[in-house]
Amino acid sequence: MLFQAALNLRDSGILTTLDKAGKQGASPEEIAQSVNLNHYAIQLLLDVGLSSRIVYQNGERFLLGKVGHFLLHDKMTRVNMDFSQDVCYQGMFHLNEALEKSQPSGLKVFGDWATIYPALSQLPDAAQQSWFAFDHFYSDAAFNEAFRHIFLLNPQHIYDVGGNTGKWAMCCAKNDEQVNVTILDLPQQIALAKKNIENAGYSERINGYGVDLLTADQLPGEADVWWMSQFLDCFSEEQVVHILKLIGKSMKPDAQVCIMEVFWDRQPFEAGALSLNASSLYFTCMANGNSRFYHSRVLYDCLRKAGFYVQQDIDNLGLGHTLLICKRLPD
Ligand SMILES: C[S@@+](CC[C@H](N)C(=O)[O-])C[C@H]1O[C@@H](n2cnc3c(N)ncnc32)[C@H](O)[C@@H]1O
Repeated sequence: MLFQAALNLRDSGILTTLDKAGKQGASPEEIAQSVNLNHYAIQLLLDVGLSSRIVYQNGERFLLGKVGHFLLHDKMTRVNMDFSQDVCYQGMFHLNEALEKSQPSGLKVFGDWATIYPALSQLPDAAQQSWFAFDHFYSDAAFNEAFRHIFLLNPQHIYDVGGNTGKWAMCCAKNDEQVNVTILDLPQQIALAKKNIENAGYSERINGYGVDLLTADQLPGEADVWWMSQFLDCFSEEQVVHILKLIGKSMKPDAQVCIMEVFWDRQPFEAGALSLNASSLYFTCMANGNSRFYHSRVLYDCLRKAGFYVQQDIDNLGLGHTLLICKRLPD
């Protein structure tokens, strides 16, 4: 209820009105002139905001507090709140069923799919926008830094596994005029990515390969770098091992597998770990029922089981991302 109240304080314009009022603050009557709510609703939201320390009060006037300031202006907070509201909130009611069945039971609020991934291109507008804004906010922040490490490997051809809308592929093509990139993703997703790539003018060097990594027997094998960003967290531990083994048997022996992930144990701030563990419930209830943001030890274990070792382990890219550069163990 507090989350919904905070969202309504933000979306009704009350926080914006208080922000504009500055140190003077505003009375409920003054706020009523710029928001579309009656006196009862404004007063109630202000009182909840007061108790939640989103706003504070000086005499009859209300002022924006620090928490309110961040709810209004901080991009990460906005992206997180919109994702919670538009993608997760309704479906989370079904968490107990999801936990019991290992199925994303909350996804039924949007339609009838086994996982959220083939549904991404068909979600209701607000859910789709908030999903992509959330995904891109976190991975985009790390792409430029990660790029510097990847290009020291001097790749000629990169496979972007789970390349989504093509953002990493385009980042590579923009920063290196020679490199070719192939996006491997579900066919529905490749169709979306292709449009973005055409619009950006990179169709000659960026291709798409539609594939379901869980059912494919073999993958193409030209790449010298296999890139996976925020991808393996979409799968259970058994599926991660399966995908890594599939890549292992398809790749050139000297190719490198580069995994960029957010691990909850590698966060520089405790709030980051809390946020990741809580966000894992999205995977449980909405995405697939069986994956999560992992502890780094779990992924190391999967890599070992699939026949890989970690050559480089680089923390704190972007907003708490880790880059693992891996090679296949000799046969
Ligand atoms: C969380 S997004 C990662 C996006 C992107 N790599 C980034 O860093 O922003 C996961 C991607 O994996 C793809 N995906 C999920 N399941 C898949 C499967 N079974 N086979 C192939 N791709 C899959 C989804 O379509 C989606 O584009």
